[in-house]
Amino acid sequence: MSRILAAMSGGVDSSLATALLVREGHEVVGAYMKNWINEENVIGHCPWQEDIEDARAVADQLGVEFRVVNLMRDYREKVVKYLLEGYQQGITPNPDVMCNREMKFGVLWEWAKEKGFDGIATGHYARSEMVNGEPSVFRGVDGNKDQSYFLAMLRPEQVKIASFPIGHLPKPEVREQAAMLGLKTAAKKDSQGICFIGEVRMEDFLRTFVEDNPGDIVDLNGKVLGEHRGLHLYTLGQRKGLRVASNLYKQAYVAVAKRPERNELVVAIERDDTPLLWAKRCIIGSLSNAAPASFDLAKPRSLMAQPRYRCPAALASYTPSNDGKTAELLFDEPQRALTPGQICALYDGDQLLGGSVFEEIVYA
Ligand SMILES: Nc1ncnc2c1ncn2[C@@H]1O[C@H](COP(=O)(O)OP(=O)(O)OP(=O)(O)O)[C@@H](O)[C@H]1O
Repeated sequence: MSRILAAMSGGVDSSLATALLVREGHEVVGAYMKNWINEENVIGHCPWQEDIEDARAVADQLGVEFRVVNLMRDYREKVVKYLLEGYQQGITPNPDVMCNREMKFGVLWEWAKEKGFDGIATGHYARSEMVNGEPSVFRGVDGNKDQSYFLAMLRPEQVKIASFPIGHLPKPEVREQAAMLGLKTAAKKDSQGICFIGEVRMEDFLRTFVEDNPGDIVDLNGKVLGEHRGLHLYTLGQRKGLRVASNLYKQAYVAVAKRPERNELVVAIERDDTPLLWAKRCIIGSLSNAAPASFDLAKPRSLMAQPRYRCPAALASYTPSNDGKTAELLFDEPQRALTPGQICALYDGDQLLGGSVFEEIVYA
């Protein structure tokens, strides 16, 4: 038995995760992390009060103590700053991945450690298993829900104290078991939007904090096709919402590059060989290994690399640079819209080896 802090978001996944820990006989305390945007309730519908009530109701049902932990200042410093600065630099940050490293398994874990807890559990669809004598993260068994990508930047010491009680279950079974236990959240709709911020679309969030900065939308030859509202509002690979009509039948424009120095968004007609859309080679940085006994950052190897959440992992060769700060990834097949700033998760089969950030995409 150990003393576990269950991170409870008020959703069904973390509700059942908490219930399973209790059933296993651990000493469990539930905790909801409150962030600043929830408190300020700036944009949209932020159901944080309802989430706290639901999490508390489930904790009560399970007979576990429940705490609301106020981490608003840390969230602003560690996640929102990273998010806004990234977009302002013209790259695409990933707040969900950083939330896990900096908040749930960062600040919240520090808080828990001080209070004598042995570990933190979340309702992520991922598994923790021993490999070569150390705990390692694996994909959740529900291929459609697998959330190991979001854990890619965890440090080894964070993996050691993390547990994922529902990672071996498919989502429908999570709901079924939660219903059988009569948990209040059994039928609650899944959350969407930015991690912690609630039901807020990234675009609405950014428009609240970053001023519009209109500039030209140009084609590959530099011809002006339209006006964008600010480079931060577009993602490479995006087709919808560009407001540049193609006059070619069934062929649409796609965003292929941002040129912050000229405040230009470059678009091209999407094809299998569209320049700047497809690439095999890239430089990754901020290298992080979640499983050091399985992944030596300093050694070249082949692995599976996943360039974004909803995208299959692809075979690539990993070659570290001499100073060990960056590495070259060479994919076997061209990848669509690799994006600077985005997280590239690294796997060996289902085992998460670690993570990295795309720094530079090399176009042949
Ligand atoms: N505000 C929060 N307070 C405490 N824990 C949280 C919070 N937000 C997320 N978590 C933890 O991180 C896990 C994954 O977060 P995510 O936002 O992806 O939730 P989810 O997959 O919709 O799960 P759930 O059904 O539990 O909300 C949650 O299951 C929970 O353990």
